[in-house]
Amino acid sequence: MEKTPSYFVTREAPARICAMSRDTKLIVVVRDPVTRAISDYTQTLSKKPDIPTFESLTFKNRTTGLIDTSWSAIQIGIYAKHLDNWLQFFPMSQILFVSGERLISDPAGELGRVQDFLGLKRIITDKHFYFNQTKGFPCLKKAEGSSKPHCLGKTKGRTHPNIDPEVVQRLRDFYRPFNMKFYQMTGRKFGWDD
Ligand SMILES: Nc1ncnc2c1ncn2[C@@H]1O[C@H](COP(=O)(O)OS(=O)(=O)O)[C@@H](OP(=O)(O)O)[C@H]1O
Repeated sequence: MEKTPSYFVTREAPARICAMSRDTKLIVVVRDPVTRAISDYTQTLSKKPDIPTFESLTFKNRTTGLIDTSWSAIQIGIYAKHLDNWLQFFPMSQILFVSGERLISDPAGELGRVQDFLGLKRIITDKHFYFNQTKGFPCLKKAEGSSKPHCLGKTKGRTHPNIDPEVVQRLRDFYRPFNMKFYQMTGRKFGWDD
């Protein structure tokens, strides 16, 4: 198993992975692209506190409302476009999209889908998790090889900055058609536009 989030958005990755093994099973965790962009920005901000505001990076021209699709935080969330690239090399049956939102609200359900996709017995179930209110995430009741609970690390669940609601709305409008195409391609409504 190998995991790197940037594979999904790297043009050369599908051909390279296909050349290695065309039977590879691919799993991608996706979440609402607007929240994803803000989370991405939050992570960069934690390392470089002097970067411009999210709002100013979002637009090529704020007056015309033209979005800067070359900004990686925006570009990565155009899932339908990246998926098109993968479908040139892999059938949809070899790709599983996991909902980042459901991974928090129903981790066992989402991991059930992962286990089925991998042809594994459903070993991980509800009884392995509890919801940690302080953390805002589900945690494992027992970590592997230990009897103690295990939660995600400190860098998960950072507080996101408040973003101008008009900018958020503009981004929602921008992503909607790409999200619709993505729902169609994957056969799953992720509920980002409800
Ligand atoms: N297992 C699991 N379930 C649900 N959500 C998860 C999980 N692992 C990571 N995350 C969330 O993904 C966001 C990016 O996390 P990363 O691990 O890629 O990077 S980092 O933590 O920001 O360094 C970051 O989102 P935000 O916290 O909303 O910014 C993480 O909390």
